[in-house]
Amino acid sequence: MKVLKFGGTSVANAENISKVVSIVKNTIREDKAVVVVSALGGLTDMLLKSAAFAAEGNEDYKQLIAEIEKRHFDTVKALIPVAHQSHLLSIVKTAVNEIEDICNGIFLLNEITPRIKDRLAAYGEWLSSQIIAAYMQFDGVKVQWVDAREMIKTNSNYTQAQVDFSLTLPNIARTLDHKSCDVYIVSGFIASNEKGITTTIGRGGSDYTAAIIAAALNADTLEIWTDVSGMMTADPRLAANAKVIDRISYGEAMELSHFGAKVIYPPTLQPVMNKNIPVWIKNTFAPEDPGTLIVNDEQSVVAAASENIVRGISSINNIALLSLEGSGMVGIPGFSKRLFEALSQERINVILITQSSSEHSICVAVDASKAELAKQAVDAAFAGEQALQLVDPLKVETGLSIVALVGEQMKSHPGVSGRMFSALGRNGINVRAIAQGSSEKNISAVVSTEDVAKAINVLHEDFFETTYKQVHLFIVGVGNVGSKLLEQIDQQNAWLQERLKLKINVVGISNSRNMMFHKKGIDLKSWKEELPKAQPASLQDFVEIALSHNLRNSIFVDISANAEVAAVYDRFLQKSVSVVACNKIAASSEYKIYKRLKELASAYNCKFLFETNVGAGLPVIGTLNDLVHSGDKVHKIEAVLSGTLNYVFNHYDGSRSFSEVVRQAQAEGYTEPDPRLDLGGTDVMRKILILAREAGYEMEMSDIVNNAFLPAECMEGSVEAFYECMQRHEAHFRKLLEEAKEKNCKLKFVATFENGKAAVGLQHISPDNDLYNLYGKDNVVLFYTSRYAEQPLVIKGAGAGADVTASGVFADIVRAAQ
Ligand SMILES: NC(=O)C1=CN([C@@H]2O[C@H](COP(=O)(O)OP(=O)(O)OC[C@H]3O[C@@H](n4cnc5c(N)ncnc54)[C@H](O)[C@@H]3O)[C@@H](O)[C@H]2O)C=CC1
Ligand SMILES: N[C@@H](CC=O)C(=O)O
Repeated sequence: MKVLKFGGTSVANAENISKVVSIVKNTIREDKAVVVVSALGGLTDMLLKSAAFAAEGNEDYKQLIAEIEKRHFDTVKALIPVAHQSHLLSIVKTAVNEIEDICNGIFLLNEITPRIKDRLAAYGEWLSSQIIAAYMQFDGVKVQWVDAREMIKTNSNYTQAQVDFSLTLPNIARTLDHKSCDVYIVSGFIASNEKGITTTIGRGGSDYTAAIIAAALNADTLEIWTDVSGMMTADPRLAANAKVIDRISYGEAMELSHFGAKVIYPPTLQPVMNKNIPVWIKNTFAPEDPGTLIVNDEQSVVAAASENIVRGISSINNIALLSLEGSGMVGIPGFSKRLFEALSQERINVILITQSSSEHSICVAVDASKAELAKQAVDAAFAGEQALQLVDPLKVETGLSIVALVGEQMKSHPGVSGRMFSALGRNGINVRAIAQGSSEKNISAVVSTEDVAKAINVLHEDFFETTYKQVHLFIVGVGNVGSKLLEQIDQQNAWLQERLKLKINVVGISNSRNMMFHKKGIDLKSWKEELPKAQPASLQDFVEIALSHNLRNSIFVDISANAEVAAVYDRFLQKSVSVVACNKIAASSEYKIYKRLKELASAYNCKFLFETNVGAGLPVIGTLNDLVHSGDKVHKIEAVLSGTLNYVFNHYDGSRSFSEVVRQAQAEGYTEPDPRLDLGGTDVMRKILILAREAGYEMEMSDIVNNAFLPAECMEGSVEAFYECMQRHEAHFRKLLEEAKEKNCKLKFVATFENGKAAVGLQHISPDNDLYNLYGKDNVVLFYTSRYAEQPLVIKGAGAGADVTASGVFADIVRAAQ
């Protein structure tokens, strides 16, 4: 024998009721059944609202009652042919008249009591169950309708009545003997006291009615039919990748339900749990879906052995944290007792408790709506101690939520809470309080409500998602290098997803003119057409919007050459958003800024990466870091670090003017957006400074000697004036070339660092020099270290160009994401 319960959405209208009936008919082909139904979806609220309006003297209750009547009439008329409707319509009409009479009374008295509330609320289930029973009977099913009030007996605690099992269980067994029918239709939620007066057993009580009946009849299973396909690993409205849990223990299901998984009403499970009756959660609208099976611990453990140790993630919003603190609390028994007594006298439910081992503070979480009442009660209870300054006034913090991991198996697996808190920490989610019951079935963290969705996604990704980790990018500077980067991401995303389990989502992009955002990911094929139509660029707005998205695994990528952009990195790092910079300004700015950014990254568990600042896509900074981290000491660096200058001196042979060759380098995408930075030596100064700093030396730009070769006047004025100036000074460049040729040398712009001193400048390089054979836009870096003392460690290759630079930025993004 099976007990099936259908909730409000399952019986909301005639169409849904037809689905219910077809499920019931399928069931009774093999087995007898008892079907417990809720009121038509939303009806209980409408009934109680009518009463509330009437009590307020608001005549809108009449309109609501008319809607209640219409809902039922419509349902009857849609289900049952006209010729057979009259009996049922008159039942509905009589009930609606009674509802109206009661509400008129409430309106006159301006008062509503819990007893009258129960009487009114009961009409919902009473009517729905009769309509469904009549429809089934008409459909040829051997059905019998039962008013639950005849069987389920409670005390007189109206609206939350407690069931008297000693009377109820035998009543049920006696009434539902299936002697004359295949299926009983029973009204959920409602009961009666010893005088036969209507009571209700709490919201969600239809589940409870079904569970009590299942226990009384020793049913084979209890099926809870609802509008989702089972209990899910997280709220699917918050975690898009949430999935149905196929099997779960009673204890886990109760924990998840308590923490917001509204699929089942927690007390429901107690009667069936005591009898070890399996519970199925099934979807009325997708009956073929397997659903979730709730069983006892051992059965669930066997199934879970190879599955996740965390069964689900849940949350409760509208939480207030109350902290009672004071030096007078230490070592004195009775403080917690008095705190809880004060709360309990006001009927304030405590959701979570933590106490510091120093006994200096006790912290409890309650529903935020009770926070003010709690403060008054607790401050009054401790007024004496507060006057003596032994206890501080109760501290109340609101805007909080609880996020909880649930799973029986967590207790036998070390490291679950470590993993939970490190995942939250990596994403900048501040945990305000923690609680873990000794059963270790639940680990709860209190976080800001703003962080709930992010926290649930972070935890879901960490504990459940084996497919991929989603990374969110906010990119400023989609020019030459930035465009290539977007192209590479588009091309490589599928590979990354398959091989590295990373999915890159570009959420925000900006150039100096426009910016756009798309939470689900900007289309990387059409962004060039879309960006000019998007909102005007504003760096401050970009930062605010990016941070307000509050997405997990976020990375800010700077591919501009702009100082203002470099100045916002700290905003991101302080929110645990990693920063990948192609822009060299931050790492070569004042030492204290460079150091602070590194410290912020470490303090906020994120990354500050700038590999492309030196040698574009070449692994220069990574290699240097490896040397230093493994204890090597860098004594000297010798390098050609400008792709532009190497290209220019490799191509300048007198056949074209120097100015024309520089223009060519800019057109190829090797120069800085402002090419004077390359030609004047600033770009190379920045690079050698960054290398010296990464090697462990504290240096400033002003410590670097720049032996510039460009006539000083060319650095003044606009970029166009700069090209014209170089044209006028062609003889100067020709002379530099001829002098080098005479000595059988090449011109190279070399950076050196030795004994804590650095310099950059043009040098004559002879064929026996390591720097001589360097072609095109190549860079070369020679590290002389304690371990590479005789022969330097050499890194050589293309040191400029959009493609290679974009791939270096891409590699930093992947490093930051992993
Ligand atoms: N081109 C190369 O070979 C290499 C370049 N880099 C660095 O890459 C960066 C970018 O270089 P390119 O792509 O060649 O320059 P680009 O001039 O083509 O692109 C820069 C982009 O930044 C945008 N931008 C500037 N200020 C902005 C602001 N305040 N807000 C939003 N967007 C802004 C511009 O509109 C442009 O889209 C530079 O910092 C450069 O030093 C680093 C290594 C090699
Ligand atoms: N403008 C730079 C590009 C890389 O940093 C160069 O020419 O090297």
